[in-house]
Amino acid sequence: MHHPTVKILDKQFSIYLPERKILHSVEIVAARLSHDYRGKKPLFLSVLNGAFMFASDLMKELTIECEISFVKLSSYEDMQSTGTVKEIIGLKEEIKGRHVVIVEDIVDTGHTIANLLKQLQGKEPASVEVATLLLKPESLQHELNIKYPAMSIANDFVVGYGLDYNGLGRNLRDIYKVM
Ligand SMILES: O=P(O)(O)OC[C@H]1O[C@H](OP(=O)(O)OP(=O)(O)O)[C@H](O)[C@@H]1O
Ligand SMILES: Nc1nc2[nH]cnc2c(=O)[nH]1
Repeated sequence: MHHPTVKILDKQFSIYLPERKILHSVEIVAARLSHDYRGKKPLFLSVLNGAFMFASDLMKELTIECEISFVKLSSYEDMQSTGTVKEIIGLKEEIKGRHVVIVEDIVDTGHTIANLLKQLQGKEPASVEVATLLLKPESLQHELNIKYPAMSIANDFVVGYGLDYNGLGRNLRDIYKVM
């Protein structure tokens, strides 16, 4: 079912990106990745929770030999440092010498990705790039080269297709924006 609006907790959301548009953009980014990583046996690292649905649809469209693994970032915050230090949890794979592609649902301020990139680069990968379903260019606060954004969006809070509002809405097939 595709509803024009949904209510989650106290907020009303309106349809923004319908499923067919999302899946079309996933196909396009998957084709680019398949082209660029052929023969490199990349390791896709998906960041839980939000990216699970994008990671799943993306993997189904990849035509190359590749691996996928899932990591979480700790909610531990180191108050002594300038930013938030989030530790990578669940990373068992050897990163050294591997071609790594981070799989995210959204890059908003860029804090999460900037931190993750810094930690991964310390592990000496052969290369590391970012594939994200959504990118908010106007919201970015870091100089980041996001090579594989499926879609760029305005600075609105969105839910659905893995993205949540206070834990809810991840199961929606379409993406909605707050009204
Ligand atoms: O660019 P930023 O401003 O850092 O925002 C992006 C991050 O925010 C969301 O994660 P969240 O912490 O909500 O966790 P979740 O994936 O479990 O929902 C999203 O999945 C990104 O990881
Ligand atoms: N659900 C959701 N999570 C986010 N994390 C950073 N930006 C967003 C957003 O727009 N929606």
